[in-house]
Amino acid sequence: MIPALVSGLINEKVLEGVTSLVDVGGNLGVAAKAIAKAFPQVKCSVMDLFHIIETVPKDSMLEFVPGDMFSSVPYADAVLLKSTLHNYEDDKCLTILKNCKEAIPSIGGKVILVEIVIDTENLPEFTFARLGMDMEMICMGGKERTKQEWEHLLYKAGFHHFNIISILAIESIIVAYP
Ligand SMILES: C[S@@+](CC[C@H](N)C(=O)[O-])C[C@H]1O[C@@H](n2cnc3c(N)ncnc32)[C@H](O)[C@@H]1O
Repeated sequence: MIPALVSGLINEKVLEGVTSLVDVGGNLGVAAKAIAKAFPQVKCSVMDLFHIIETVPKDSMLEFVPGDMFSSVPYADAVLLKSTLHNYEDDKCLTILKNCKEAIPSIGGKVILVEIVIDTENLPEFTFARLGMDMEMICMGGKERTKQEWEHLLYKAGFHHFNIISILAIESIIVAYP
């Protein structure tokens, strides 16, 4: 899905004006590296838990920062959260989203989610797979969300508007603005 994510970011000019991006919960930096290659003008970093970051080999294109997204998020023009919020119930997502909002400029900043939107009209053949993922995430203490549920969560976290970008994947890109 990473090529689909990068194509979506390019086609919809999501990173226009963005000079720095941090992938929160970015694990080994696979998505961040693909973005750094496609957008060489964007300084990309990855934040994850210390025990993950300490295992990652050094990479000249990326900075790796240990941290806890429930406490704070490093400053950047854009924060990426890919397949992370679906791990959590709303109260924990709100804490993470508020920390992400704190980390970006109030003008020009954005939070980019890559998550399933259960009721998207994009690629309807994936509807059962999306519902299957929802069942799986519920068993693990999280959930997948509908458009209305994303709207509720993002507005409650203090974002003023958002748009959903369809990509060639089970997930969508959701761009939230302060
Ligand atoms: C489901 S994985 C998603 C990884 C990656 N974004 C992707 O799409 O493949 C969630 C990631 O969040 C990280 N994580 C969990 N708790 C965290 C925390 N409190 N602060 C920062 N990262 C955390 C995990 O180590 C893991 O890399």
